[in-house]
Amino acid sequence: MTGRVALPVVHRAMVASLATNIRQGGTSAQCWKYDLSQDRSLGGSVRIGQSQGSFLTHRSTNLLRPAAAAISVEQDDVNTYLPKGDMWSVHKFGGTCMGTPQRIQSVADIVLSDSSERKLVIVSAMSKVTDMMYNLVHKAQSRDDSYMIALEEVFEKHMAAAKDLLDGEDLASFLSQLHSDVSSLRAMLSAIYIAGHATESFSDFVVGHGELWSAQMLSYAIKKSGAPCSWMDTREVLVVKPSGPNQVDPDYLESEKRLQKWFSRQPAEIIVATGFIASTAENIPTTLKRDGSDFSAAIIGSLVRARQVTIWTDVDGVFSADPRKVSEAVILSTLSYQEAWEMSYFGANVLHPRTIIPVMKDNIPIVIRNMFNISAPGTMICRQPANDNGDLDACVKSFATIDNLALVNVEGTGMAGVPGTSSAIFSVVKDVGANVIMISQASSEHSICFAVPEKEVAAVSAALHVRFREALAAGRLSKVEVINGCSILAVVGLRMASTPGVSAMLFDALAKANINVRAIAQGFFLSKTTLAVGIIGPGLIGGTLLNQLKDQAAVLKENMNIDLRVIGITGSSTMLLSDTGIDLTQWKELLRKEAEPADLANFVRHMSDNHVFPNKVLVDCTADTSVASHYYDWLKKGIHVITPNKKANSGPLDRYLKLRTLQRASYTHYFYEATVGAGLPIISTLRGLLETGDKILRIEGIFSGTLSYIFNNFEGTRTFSNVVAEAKEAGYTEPDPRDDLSGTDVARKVIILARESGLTLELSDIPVKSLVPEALASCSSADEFMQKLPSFDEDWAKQRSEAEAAGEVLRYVGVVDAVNQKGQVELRRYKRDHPFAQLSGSDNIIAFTTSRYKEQPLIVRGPGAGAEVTAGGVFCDMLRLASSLGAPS
Ligand SMILES: NC(=O)c1ccc[n+]([C@@H]2O[C@H](COP(=O)([O-])OP(=O)(O)OC[C@H]3O[C@@H](n4cnc5c(N)ncnc54)[C@H](O)[C@@H]3O)[C@@H](O)[C@H]2O)c1
Ligand SMILES: N[C@@H](CCO)C(=O)O
Ligand code: NA
Repeated sequence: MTGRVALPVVHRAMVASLATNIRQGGTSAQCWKYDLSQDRSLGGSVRIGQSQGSFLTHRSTNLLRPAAAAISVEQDDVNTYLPKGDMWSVHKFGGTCMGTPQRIQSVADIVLSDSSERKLVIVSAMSKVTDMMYNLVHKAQSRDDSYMIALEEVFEKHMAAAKDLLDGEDLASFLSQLHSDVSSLRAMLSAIYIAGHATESFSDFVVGHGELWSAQMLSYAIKKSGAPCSWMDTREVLVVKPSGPNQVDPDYLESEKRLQKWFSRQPAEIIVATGFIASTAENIPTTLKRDGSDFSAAIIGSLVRARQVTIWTDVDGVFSADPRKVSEAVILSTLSYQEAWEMSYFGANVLHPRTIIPVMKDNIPIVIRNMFNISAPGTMICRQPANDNGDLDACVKSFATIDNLALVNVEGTGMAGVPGTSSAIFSVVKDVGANVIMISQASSEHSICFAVPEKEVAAVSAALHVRFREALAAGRLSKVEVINGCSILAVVGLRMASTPGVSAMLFDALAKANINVRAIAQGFFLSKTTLAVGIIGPGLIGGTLLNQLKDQAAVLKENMNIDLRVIGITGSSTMLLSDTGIDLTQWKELLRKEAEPADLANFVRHMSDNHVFPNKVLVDCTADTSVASHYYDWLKKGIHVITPNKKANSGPLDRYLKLRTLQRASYTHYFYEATVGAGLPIISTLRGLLETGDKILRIEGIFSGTLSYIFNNFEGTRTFSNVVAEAKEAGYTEPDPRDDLSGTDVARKVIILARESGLTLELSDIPVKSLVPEALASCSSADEFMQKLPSFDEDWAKQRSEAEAAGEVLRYVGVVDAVNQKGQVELRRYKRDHPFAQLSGSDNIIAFTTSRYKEQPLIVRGPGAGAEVTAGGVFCDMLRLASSLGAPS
């Protein structure tokens, strides 16, 4: 009889009696020939023939329960008795999960809460135990008799854990096993001590005890709850053979046979198995070497065709990038096998690539979960993740990096079309034992480039020079070149290969981050435009800017995908550094309490050494000439510069031209809107005119907020010195108000606009009318100047009343005369109805007369000084930068 038959549903209690019937020759079961190979619920691979038909099942739970007692199992027929397929779920718990008796209990609870019909649980040794065991071997073979004390510690540790976790008979039998194991270990170690040497299998024998004990403890802990559970010494089952240094391959056929045999003897619903250990085909204990317990779980998962293998650990899953480097790294919900493979190859801490192989062939998903945060769903690694939604971002799953690499570039025309060159190169590399991480070959076949760890490159290069000495001498090879200091950035995503535009996006991001790509092999920041910010000069403007950043950061992140991270603040005496971002709600306090002595070179190094953020900007909020003299170097380092400081753009012409040339030739930006008219759009308006082909004829205006305020308010009610003090108090003046009163500040702005318009003028080309009384020009400080200023109030009162008598007002104006290629700065008198006479507060007014705006000039007017508007202008430049780096605008 063939085909699907309904097996009788029997309860556990009935199994024995039915089994007895069978043994007694009852006929009920003997005629069954049940082909389960098509039964999905049973995993599709169990075939039961008539000859071995003594077979019972607990249909309600789909348990295939071999009536072991009744059947004598033929080696070749054991196939019958191991159920396989969806009813199995495999769990693996690492050393940390098994670290304490409490944790072992939590592991037991997790296992019990899994409602799968059958569970196979792979465990590592309790944390640190494997190291303790290796140390025993090491001590014994180096004839250090403290191995005995160390062995005692191992014993104590497990005894204490067991006493915490177990009681009664379970505790007694575990302890008796522990005692007996420790005695054999003592004998083994003493043999090693005497020999002064441990063979690999001796060592593996000793080390494997950690897993034997942890598995037994867990199985007792599970049994305590009444669940049927037995423990498995995987050395009885898992057969492996060496496949390379520190690497083994499983013998699936033999392991499966042995598993079936084991299972036929102990068919429990829950099996706790030892991870890491195995045996050779000759039954000699061995281990899975570096692939460890994850590998055990994957192999056993494959042997039983498990529904799923869950690897329990202490993180929520696999991150999209190293969270220490990329703060917006997220836990990936799914990954394909290939993606996980690529990621782990490129250094991400996922799973050892080999771990994935056993489950891949049967499409068994691996789920990585956090045993300390059960509510987190974890990351599922499976064949084809379901949640791919087709957009560009989603097709890139993750980023991984390998640092400290060197590229070796072998180049020459003699390579093209010459078979065997690349195999010759790589056999040389193999001979020196170097590990090739990535290979890329020019399509012209003129060069082969590969990456090896930096510490291995000298040997590789030397060996290549020896091997190719003749080719190099004959010119068939032109060079063997080494490029140190490289990193590989791996961008991983299964659908990348089939999605147009991904590589463009990647290379664009790299270019914007000023990263030079040396080699590419098919194998950034997509989510947010992240900008690391360094603030120099947290005075009035810098401090206000920091507060504005603090208030707006969340909105920018949420609405515009821009993440501005201040990673450094330096004043003239102290500086505050952070790798990931300073808490701006308390920057002042931190700068007071946690700062270190200011050092601009170190500050800049902190910025450029930061590899967490690809885009960096230094914001110079000082009025310092020496700070401004560094912009060129910073841009050269790929650090963007933003400033309200006028010193660089109004400094020596040759330096200015060099700076602008560099800026234009690079992807590094330099913005300085707030240098003229504070937050008013002056520079951007001018650029807009020029870039669209308009021609500047004349720019004329009131460029000083301070002087505007002074003359707007010096109307006979207060003294001149009082009004100056008000302007200073209001934050309109330069740190030294003489820079304003002397006309220098206005002259600087005229120079900035003139140069922006293409004129090549020096500051000294602009004659200024200084309002600083000659006698006060030499005051040693701004304070002294302010103190002495009142003695000149009378002179000023006189000037003002003369103008008033003529129906005029005083205004300090600047002019860029593009037609005659010159600039002017003057104190002029204007009629009361002139637009320049209508201003109030710190207003600036700037009139652009151009080819297009000829009859009526384009006029920009508004407050041209003050903390909020100026910081706002600087902030605006930061967003302009973010936007040119790819942020939405
Ligand atoms: N106040 C305004 O309305 C306004 C408008 C436009 C532009 N600006 C420009 O903004 C800049 C700052 O002006 P402010 O009013 O904030 O001045 P401020 O004196 O209040 O602040 C300057 C800060 O820079 C610090 N500093 C000076 N030299 C330094 C150095 N070498 N390294 C590190 N820190 C240093 C000072 O200690 C101070 O904290 C100036 O260049 C000014 O021209 C100001
Ligand atoms: N001190 C400057 C600040 C703006 O550059 C002014 O008064 O205009
Ligand atoms: Na401006």
